Amino acid sequence: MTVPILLITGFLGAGKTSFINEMLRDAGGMRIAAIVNDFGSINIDAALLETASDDVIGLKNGCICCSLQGDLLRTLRQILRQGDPQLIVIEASGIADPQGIVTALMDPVLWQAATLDTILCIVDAEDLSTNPDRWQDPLWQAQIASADIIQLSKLPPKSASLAPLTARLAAMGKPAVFGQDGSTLAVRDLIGRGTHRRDPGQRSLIDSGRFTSLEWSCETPVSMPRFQRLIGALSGQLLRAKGFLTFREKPGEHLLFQLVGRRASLAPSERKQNGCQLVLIGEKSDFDPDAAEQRLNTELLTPSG
Ligand SMILES: Nc1nc2c(ncn2[C@@H]2O[C@H](COP(=O)(O)OP(=O)(O)OP(=O)(O)O)[C@@H](O)[C@H]2O)c(=O)[nH]1
Repeated sequence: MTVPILLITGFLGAGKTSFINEMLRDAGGMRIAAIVNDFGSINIDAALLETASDDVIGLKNGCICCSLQGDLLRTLRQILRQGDPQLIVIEASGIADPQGIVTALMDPVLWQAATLDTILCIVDAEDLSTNPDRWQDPLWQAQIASADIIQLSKLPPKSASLAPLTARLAAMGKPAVFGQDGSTLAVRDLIGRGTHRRDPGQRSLIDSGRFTSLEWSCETPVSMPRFQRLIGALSGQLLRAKGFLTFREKPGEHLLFQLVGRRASLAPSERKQNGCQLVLIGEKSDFDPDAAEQRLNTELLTPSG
């Protein structure tokens, strides 16, 4: 019997890692292996999932829909050789066109051992309401188009206000929206929802050079007010930022930093490390990584920083 593959897609910061974490926690004894793809060279998503499962493999420094297709296949073969999973979950990076991953998974040898079963797209309801241009975003549209099912995240307090959103998704041919009350389906109910209409010949039409990123790290804690000022100044250029931070003002505290759009958060992190590791992602037209790096170095690493 082949092992089913569940592919989780969704735009930058939509909530893919949060969803998988919840799924792994509620797996009910099912043996799940997870592959997560971070666009940058710092494997933050894999670190965030490590606490939930031992079988998490991170693929970094590229996108599994294009440059890392070979790595994806190698990793899948390794998982199948070494373990006996009942389900393999793949988290695509937020900039991935799922079509590239679907094509990679059509590999005739892999197909006999592990088969793409269902594509679940996480859709950020908050992003859609604050950023209506998202509906026209070709990458976002490609992620929706590939999906078998859609899970909404970041729901407004009153679910009635979701009706226009769900109606519009239904008009795009994606009526199988669930989770409007914030609930997610049990992992077993996610399997078997694919329509098996994969077309290996289909090519991605997405501009793979649209995004750029900066990975920045330092070995000592930084000034919290300076960091907050700097991120406030950069946030208009960024689509997504995340990282592990320590601050001089909070000795002994290890923090996870998240930014999606303009919303930033800091939360205690399981990962204990000295210093900081940060990934900043934006569109090439808005975000200049070299200028941002210079600002981070000058404003956080100088003696008065
Ligand atoms: N309020 C709320 N916040 C959420 C929800 N899902 C995710 N978040 C928050 O959104 C931020 C991004 O969540 P992730 O799960 O890391 O998103 P992602 O899609 O994996 O992000 P990338 O892989 O970096 O594109 C984090 O701060 C989460 O805590 C949700 O349903 N409600």
